Amino acid sequence: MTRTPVNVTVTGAAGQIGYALLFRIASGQLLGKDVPVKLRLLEIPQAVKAAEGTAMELIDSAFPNLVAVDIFDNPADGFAGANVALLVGARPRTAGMERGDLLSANGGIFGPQGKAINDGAADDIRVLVVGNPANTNALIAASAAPDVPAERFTAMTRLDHNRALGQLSLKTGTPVSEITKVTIWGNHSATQYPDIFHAEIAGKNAAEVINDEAWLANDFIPTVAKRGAAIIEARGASSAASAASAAIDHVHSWVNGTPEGDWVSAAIPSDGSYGVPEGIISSFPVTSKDGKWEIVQGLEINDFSRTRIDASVAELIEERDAVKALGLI
Ligand SMILES: NC(=O)C1=CN([C@@H]2O[C@H](COP(=O)(O)OP(=O)(O)OC[C@H]3O[C@@H](n4cnc5c(N)ncnc54)[C@H](O)[C@@H]3O)[C@@H](O)[C@H]2O)C=CC1
Ligand SMILES: O=C([O-])CC(=O)C(=O)O
Repeated sequence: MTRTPVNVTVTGAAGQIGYALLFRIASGQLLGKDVPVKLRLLEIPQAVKAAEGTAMELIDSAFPNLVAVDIFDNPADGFAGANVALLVGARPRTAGMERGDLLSANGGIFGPQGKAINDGAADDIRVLVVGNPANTNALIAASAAPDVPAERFTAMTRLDHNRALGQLSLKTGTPVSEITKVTIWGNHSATQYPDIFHAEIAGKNAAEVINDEAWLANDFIPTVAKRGAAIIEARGASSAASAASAAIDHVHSWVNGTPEGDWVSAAIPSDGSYGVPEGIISSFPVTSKDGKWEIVQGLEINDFSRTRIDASVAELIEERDAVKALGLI
């Protein structure tokens, strides 16, 4: 392994997603088996001790790819020289918290982190925001980083994408590997729209194979959109391993490209495609080539889809306007 190691910063490293994510990064699944990695764990001071425990276990795993593990309690050091940043740590909503309070609390995290990325990350920095509300947190971080191209800030809807694949597989008895071109549009929230009108199941149009609009509207869409809440209800804790797996998939696709004839979903800054206002970080069907996301163009959007895309985008516009009013962007 003669390549220069890639610096990967993970925030919220001592949390439950962090625990599922770090070992997969260190084993080479994020970037490739031949890519050496230096892990930079960023935590709040109270959680540094727990992060130290995770770092001990990473060392004990003797991963051939893992060159170093360092722990930081401040963004400036945590993001210094970062090539990839996974922003997982966030302020969760607690009982009685107003939406404005949640957005402010997260502004206090993602603003300074965006600034630290702006000031100290490597020129090729790529950022994935996982911490909720992920799309708007990514917008806050991006706007605090005026020297970094906006397209380097993305938010995770790959878990929603994978959940949609899982549900289609269960419904049709088709392996996930034979299901392509599923799309998540909009926000990583209950308003998201999982779209199967362009998807293919074993090479045939998914909507035609399923041929059941009632199932689509009343079963599939709410199951995918509310899956996070269902996991919390069942497990007593939010999705962790599947969220970590989706973060691995997102960065792997971004860096190493997407296969011919398929696409994935990622929340990226809109260029105005499909009527989504420019600049908001919304989920689209995307391909990646040479380390750059591109929105899949030219898809016909029927009325069923249009209404649902517009509703989720309206929520993103509301969130953007709220953080603007709070002076966070
Ligand atoms: N986009 C998506 O699809 C998904 C997003 N999520 C979100 O991911 C986030 C993390 O989830 P979990 O790991 O389960 O939470 P967790 O509560 O287990 O861990 C969060 C960690 O972040 C740390 N943290 C908080 N503020 C920080 C800061 N300013 N800098 C660095 N670290 C900080 C905490 O100390 C804690 O260790 C949550 O916001 C959750 O809602 C979860 C699942 C899916
Ligand atoms: O609500 C949460 O914290 C978990 C979440 O985003 C999901 O599972 O999609």
